[in-house]
Amino acid sequence: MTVSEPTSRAPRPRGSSLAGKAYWAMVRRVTLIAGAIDVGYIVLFAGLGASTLAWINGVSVLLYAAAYALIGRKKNTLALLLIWFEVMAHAALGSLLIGWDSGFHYFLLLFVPAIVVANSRGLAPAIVLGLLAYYLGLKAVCDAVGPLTPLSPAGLRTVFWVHVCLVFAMSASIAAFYRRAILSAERRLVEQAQTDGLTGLCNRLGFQTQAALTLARQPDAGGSAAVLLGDVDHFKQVNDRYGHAAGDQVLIHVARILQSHARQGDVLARWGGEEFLLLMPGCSPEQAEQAAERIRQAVVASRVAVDELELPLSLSLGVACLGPGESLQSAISRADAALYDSKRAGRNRVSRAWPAALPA
Ligand SMILES: Nc1nc2c(ncn2[C@@H]2O[C@H](COP(=O)(O)OP(=O)(O)OP(=O)(O)O)[C@@H](O)[C@H]2O)c(=O)[nH]1
Repeated sequence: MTVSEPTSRAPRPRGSSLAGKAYWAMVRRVTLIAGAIDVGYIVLFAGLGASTLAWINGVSVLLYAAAYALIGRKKNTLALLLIWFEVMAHAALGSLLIGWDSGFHYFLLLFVPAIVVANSRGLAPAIVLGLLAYYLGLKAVCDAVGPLTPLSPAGLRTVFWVHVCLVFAMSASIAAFYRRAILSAERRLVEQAQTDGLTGLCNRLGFQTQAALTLARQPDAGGSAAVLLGDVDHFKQVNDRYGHAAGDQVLIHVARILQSHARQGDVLARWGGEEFLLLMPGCSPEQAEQAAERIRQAVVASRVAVDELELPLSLSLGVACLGPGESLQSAISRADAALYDSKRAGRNRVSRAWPAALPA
């Protein structure tokens, strides 16, 4: 069934999750992974006889552990500063100790996409330029002073390739995270664009999308699918007498009743102000009429509590069955005409509009 739980208030518009919870969960995971990688580096540098670098990686492990704990306590900015400090200092010390060719500087490049995507205050260009200046400055210093504690050529090659592989793997993971975040934001936007904010049902666009999918799955829909259009009677009076909020409550109430009568595979929507539309695939004319009558009775039997009053309600309905080869739009127009018949005949009733090919 393509219906969702009606809500009593419109969903709050949500922005991109890139700077939200998912982002910080990702940063926290990164601190864990980076800490684990640094443990590996301790072993690597100890094995290569670069004890200073092994100690530096020990400090890095502690810094990542601190950043992990800080994010857990929602001190995100402090954690981020610590991570920045670790990466920048580590890149500088590594490059100075064993040389630019070790590839320590590649880790600085991983900041660029993070700065551009996560920075929302227009500071990204300035921060990226600052990073570039730091990068070029580090290169100039390394060229000027040379490696302070050089490794053997084989050791340097090993460190270089480890760095290259890690930077590739981390770039791919960062890109995968942003891709997931963008896709999920897009999914949320599409969902919001197709949902009625008041009742949580499909809106017109949602109905059209879902109905097209439903009917495409049922190519012989002609004659075996029905549309039911319902309109709350004298709804304007509810608004006028009890206020717009009471009117909203009535709409949510009617949406719930319709929802409870919709079957799996039906498509239910708020079609307009106080109008609801239900597409019932695989439904004979008799079944459609019976369903409409059950809904009408359920609405009449219900009461909406407004200001300590229990308001009676009624619904007028028009039902139409899709004729062979008939478009959904045409069936909806006929259901609309039938609904108009119900209104004209005194409201609180079901009228039907079958195409000529179907039994009258
Ligand atoms: N509270 C509320 N009112 C709405 C909403 N959308 C439309 N309306 C109101 O719905 C009312 C519809 O009034 P009419 O078309 O005259 O229908 P009616 O009073 O139900 O009369 P009949 O359909 O002939 O029985 C208008 O007053 C609209 O302002 C909404 O989201 N919330």
